[in-house]
Amino acid sequence: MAHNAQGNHNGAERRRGVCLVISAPSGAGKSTIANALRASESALKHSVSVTTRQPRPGEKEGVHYHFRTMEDFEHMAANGELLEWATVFGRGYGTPRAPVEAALAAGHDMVFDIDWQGHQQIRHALPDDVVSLFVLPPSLEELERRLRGRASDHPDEIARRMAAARDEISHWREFDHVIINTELDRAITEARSVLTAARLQTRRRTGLLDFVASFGA
Ligand SMILES: Nc1ncnc2c1ncn2[C@@H]1O[C@H](COP(=O)(O)OP(=O)(O)OP(=O)(O)O)[C@@H](O)[C@H]1O
Ligand SMILES: Nc1nc2c(ncn2[C@@H]2O[C@H](COP(=O)(O)O)[C@@H](O)[C@H]2O)c(=O)[nH]1
Repeated sequence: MAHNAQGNHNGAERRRGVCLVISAPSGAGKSTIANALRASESALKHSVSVTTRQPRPGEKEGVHYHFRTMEDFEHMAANGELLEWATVFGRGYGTPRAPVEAALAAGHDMVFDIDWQGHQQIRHALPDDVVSLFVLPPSLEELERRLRGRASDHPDEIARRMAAARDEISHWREFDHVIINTELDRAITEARSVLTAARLQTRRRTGLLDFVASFGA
């Protein structure tokens, strides 16, 4: 049986993509880190979530989110169109299923910027494909400073997010990796290392072991 350098058999068996799930209390910097990873790798896909919240200034339909009514959101959830969904800060958020399945089957890696409830569900749905990363802020004071500095949410919304932060942080042990986002460049480097390690692991599982087995060794 012929193999290529990726350990694929005659090119017929594709390496499956990796799902990098990044979670954090709101404002810790997960979107900033996810965007930096994607900016340095055009092939890395972003899972564009559905949400029932209103767009922030500058947010674009289909780029940052698919903005939907609660009725549409509930319809998608009931029809099985969402791989996971949760109520976060009183709004519906969910991951469209079809783009994820297509990307993974085509061998593309994906980054998910979702909360801990979404992480639990995706891990359950795709146990062999997920590697997860929890991002901690240096302190609650700095978390609030970042939320205020982002200037994208009303003070009531910031208060709601701060009130939920401790509970969100309490889920940190459920994740494969945890980083503290104090210095942004360092956090990005650490997140990139997590993705690189996950890719090696996947390649080992789906290709290299079969390749080595072909030697009969
Ligand atoms: N290491 C850092 N030092 C200082 N500011 C940072 C750092 N990382 C991110 N920020 C800033 O903090 C703010 C919040 O970051 P970001 O929007 O990425 O958070 P998030 O975790 O994705 O929040 P949400 O869950 O609400 O989407 C942004 O203004 C971002 O530029
Ligand atoms: N379970 C899911 N959580 C999601 C999804 N998309 C985003 N989120 C989380 O919601 C909060 C708030 O996001 P914001 O854009 O309003 O600041 C944040 O923690 C996100 O990670 C999703 O598809 N599923």
